[in-house]
Amino acid sequence: MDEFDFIKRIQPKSYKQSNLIKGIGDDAAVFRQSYQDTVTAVDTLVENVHFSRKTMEPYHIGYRALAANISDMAAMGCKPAFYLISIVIPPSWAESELEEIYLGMTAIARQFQMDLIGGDTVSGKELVISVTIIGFVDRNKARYRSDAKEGDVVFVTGSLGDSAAGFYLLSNFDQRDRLTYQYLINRHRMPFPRVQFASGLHSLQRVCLNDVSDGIASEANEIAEASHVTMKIDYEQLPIDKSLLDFSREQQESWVLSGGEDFELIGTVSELEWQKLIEIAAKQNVPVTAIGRVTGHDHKGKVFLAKDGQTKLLRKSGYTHLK
Ligand SMILES: Nc1ncnc2c1ncn2[C@@H]1O[C@H](COP(=O)(O)OP(=O)(O)OP(=O)(O)O)[C@@H](O)[C@H]1O
Ligand SMILES: Cc1ncc(C[n+]2csc(CCOP(=O)(O)O)c2C)c(N)n1
Ligand SMILES: [Mg+2]
Ligand SMILES: [Mg+2]
Ligand SMILES: [Mg+2]
Repeated sequence: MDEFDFIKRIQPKSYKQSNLIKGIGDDAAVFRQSYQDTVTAVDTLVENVHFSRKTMEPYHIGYRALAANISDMAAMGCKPAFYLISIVIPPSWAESELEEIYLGMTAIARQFQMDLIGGDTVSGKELVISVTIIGFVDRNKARYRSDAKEGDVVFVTGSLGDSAAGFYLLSNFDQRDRLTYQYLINRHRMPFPRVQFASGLHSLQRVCLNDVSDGIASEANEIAEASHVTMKIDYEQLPIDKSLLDFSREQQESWVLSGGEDFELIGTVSELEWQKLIEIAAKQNVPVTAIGRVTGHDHKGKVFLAKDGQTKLLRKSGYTHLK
């Protein structure tokens, strides 16, 4: 199969988004936009950095590549619509495995009514999938990291550390022992971005949002820095799934604070609108937990963690690519 056969095989037969004018098949895609703001981002998945043949089946690689990007759309409070895939394919990958990657990607795309509208195909040494994503949001309703204000409640969706625990199990446990922890493994391989929840918050005046890709120690600091505020987080309030309790306290702490890849949302909202947020979350069956407060102003932005009776500076201890 050459590059052109490959493109023919991955080309969608029909499109879901009505504003698409030209999808795959020309030098670029075209869509028409008039009343909403357009939101776009790109994130890359690299073999042996974000996944290995041991931790992911080809289906999960495709799913996870798109999920990470959809999560950034959720973090902007917007609805994803289009994606473009740039893929580097090593010769060792079989056609059937590439097909599985696209099946995984199409499966999550379908859940969000998204269309594949372009990309690029090249050969190389390791599998790399770079996803460019495009979404839309009502004018001036995009949610920013820079919108936290003193007095706000700090919250997270879902539970933290599951993906890192799943990664640990996939790396260290054999097939049989993994069965007990299928939930954690799924959370690593097939995270579900919180798009509906974030766009359900449109009626709120102000919400500050960020998604958890590197670990909340990182993302809380990103909010504090962008908003020029100090934030205090209470370790005991952090939502932990019960299956994490089987592991040591050190493991739990490191996964919860800096494991990353949970693709949950961390955010802040005024105390006045907190109740409304809880009601919206309850209607959607999305668990939301208050984990702290925005306590004051600081140009540099700092996060403090209260734990075991002590309050200490929480540094960006999450995953970093360049050290
Ligand atoms: N190489 C780059 N060139 C230009 N802009 C970049 C580059 N890398 C990151 N950025 C920009 O920096 C900002 C933060 O990017 P970052 O990747 O940290 O966020 P994220 O995608 O939410 O996190 P993660 O990559 O951990 O999922 C974004 O505006 C992003 O577009
Ligand atoms: C094989 C393998 N090794 C390590 C990890 C852990 N890991 C990789 S990237 C990342 C943060 C998010 O990345 P980004 O900032 O690019 O979104 C984490 C926690 C993994 N998943 N698979
Ligand atoms: Mg990124
Ligand atoms: Mg990202
Ligand atoms: Mg993000």
